[in-house]
Amino acid sequence: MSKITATYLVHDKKENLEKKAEGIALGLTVGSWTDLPQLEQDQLLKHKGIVEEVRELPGDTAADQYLGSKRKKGLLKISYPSANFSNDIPAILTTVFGKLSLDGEIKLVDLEFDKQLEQRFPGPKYGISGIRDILGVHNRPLVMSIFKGVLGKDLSFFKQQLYEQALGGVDLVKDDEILFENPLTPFEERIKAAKEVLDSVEGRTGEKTLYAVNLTGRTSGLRDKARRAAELGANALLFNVLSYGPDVLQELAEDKEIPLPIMAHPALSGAIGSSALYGISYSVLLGKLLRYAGADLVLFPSSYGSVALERSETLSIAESLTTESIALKKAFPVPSAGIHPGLTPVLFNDFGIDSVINAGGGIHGHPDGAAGGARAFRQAVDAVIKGEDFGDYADTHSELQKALELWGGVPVK
Ligand SMILES: CSCCC(=O)C(=O)COP(=O)(O)O
Ligand SMILES: [Mg+2]
Repeated sequence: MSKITATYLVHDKKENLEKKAEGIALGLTVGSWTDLPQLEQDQLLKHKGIVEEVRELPGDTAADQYLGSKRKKGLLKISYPSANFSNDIPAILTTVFGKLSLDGEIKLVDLEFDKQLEQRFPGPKYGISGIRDILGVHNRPLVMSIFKGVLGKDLSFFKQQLYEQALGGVDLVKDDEILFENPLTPFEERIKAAKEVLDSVEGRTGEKTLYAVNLTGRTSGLRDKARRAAELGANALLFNVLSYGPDVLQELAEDKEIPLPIMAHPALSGAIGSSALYGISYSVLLGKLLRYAGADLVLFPSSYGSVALERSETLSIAESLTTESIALKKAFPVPSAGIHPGLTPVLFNDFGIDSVINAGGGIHGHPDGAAGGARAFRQAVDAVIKGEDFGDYADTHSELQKALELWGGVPVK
């Protein structure tokens, strides 16, 4: 029988983790049932959660101190029959962590979809291979830049900034996630302006650049807005998925009239994923759920720049996005936030060739402007791919040299 298996990290007040696990398996499914007639018990059996594993972990004094009492720490693995839920993320999340998320120190740290269930989800429409095909770039990590300082500016500023970023050689440019519908740079006008600029840069450089326009507004209007974006020639969408919910992403990803790659932004994810005691781990939230829902690229803070995540967490997000699957394409991991060219070797070491290196300030803050910043990143990527000494490469590539002088380099340990 098809099932989904959830793993929870608990710091429990009571001493018996097996009892705790059994309480969850029953509480989230059939409830108390032992006093029911045998016939009813048999009928309910196919809906009952099953405790698959209970693993006690060493005590955590820091957590005990923080919580003000000694706790028993452990991992509880519980499976839930697919018969209990419809094949959608809202039903799955409510089943495995709905009311349980309110019940003390418990964090959902993994969610395993079995093969049958996995096939019910669209996954990325393009994924890593599809996006590489669109760009014609197959042999290196991609480079992405972010518009900065566009609030309060008009379309001419937008066009100039886009032109410089693309001319410098980035593969993708995305809106900042905080750019919403506004009279100076309206959604549709940004798409038309970007098409004009990027076509002209491609004519000049022969390189394609994708622009991810921020799809925003009320949920009820998103589908029509995204369809309109496609009609106008948009080539990617940025989406603040956690402000809306993964199912809204899935609706967009499944829509045949929205044939665009979707880039998921992690805004708001810290509220759900950052606690060691509560919430949902980043690898589930930004990794599995967003890949299942259809994100082609997923941004997350790297462990090196600003708003840094733990390195292990960033690696597990990337693994969830790229692990082999028969049913789902792989999504691009996009380590972000405070990224500059000197971080390229460590990012490559962590995320490999199938990743996107993404920067805002690290592009626009370059002494030679955004075009110089973009060139510095492309040079940094080339140096790493060729296996050349980073410092030596900078000696003969002035934009990289200037970036390293300004922000420094971070060697792989
Ligand atoms: C928090 S990860 C998303 C990265 C992002 O949207 C951003 O604006 C990063 O800008 P930066 O100047 O730090 O590269
Ligand atoms: Mg941003």
